[in-house]
Amino acid sequence: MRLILIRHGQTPSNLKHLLDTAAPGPGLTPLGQEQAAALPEVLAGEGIDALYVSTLVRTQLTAAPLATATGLEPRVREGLREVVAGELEMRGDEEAAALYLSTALAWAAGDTGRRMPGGEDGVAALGRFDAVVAEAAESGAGTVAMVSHGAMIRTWVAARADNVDAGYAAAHPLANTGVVVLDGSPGRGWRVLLWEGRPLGPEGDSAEDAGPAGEPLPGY
Ligand SMILES: O=C(O)[C@H](O)COP(=O)(O)O
Repeated sequence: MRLILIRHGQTPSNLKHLLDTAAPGPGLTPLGQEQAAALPEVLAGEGIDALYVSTLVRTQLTAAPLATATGLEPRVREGLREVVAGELEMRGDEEAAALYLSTALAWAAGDTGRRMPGGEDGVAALGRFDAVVAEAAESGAGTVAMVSHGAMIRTWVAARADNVDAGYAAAHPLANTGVVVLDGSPGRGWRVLLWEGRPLGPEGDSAEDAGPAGEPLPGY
């Protein structure tokens, strides 16, 4: 199955750098609406068979133009929602953001028992996303698009894809309407083909091996 994971368009809370993960959550900014409107063209060649969104309004608004263009009815699934911030909810400081992301990425590195303060642990978070992916795979769809959230996509991909680890996900943010394309299945496992348009090549060609010109330049 080809699995296309899309982060939702920009929200007012994104602009304020808030950890806003509760339902139903905010809508989209004018830029977010433009980002959503651009998705059908960006994904025009994909031949999408099924479209899934989370229970948070921002993913549903983001998917709406794609649903119209493809004629697909978005399937709303709780399992695709953002990593629940718990006690960090609506905080906008760097300490909270670092704790939030480092906890989620620790799950990807194998520490799934770690719990977000006042929130879920990695077993629950990865498990609920796994369940939606499994449902999509069992449906027999060849190409599936899921509109989800930044931390959830980065964490699940780093946990489940053979060629992306927590370090890669930490170094590679996912912009609003950023897309990660994977190939695989729940049984065989997953490989990332594209991370925001950047190819992650065949077996052994990890992003870390792409030479200095392909690496992030901290502080630049
Ligand atoms: O951390 C954030 O930017 C948001 O509060 C939650 O992530 P999302 O914008 O991808 O849903």
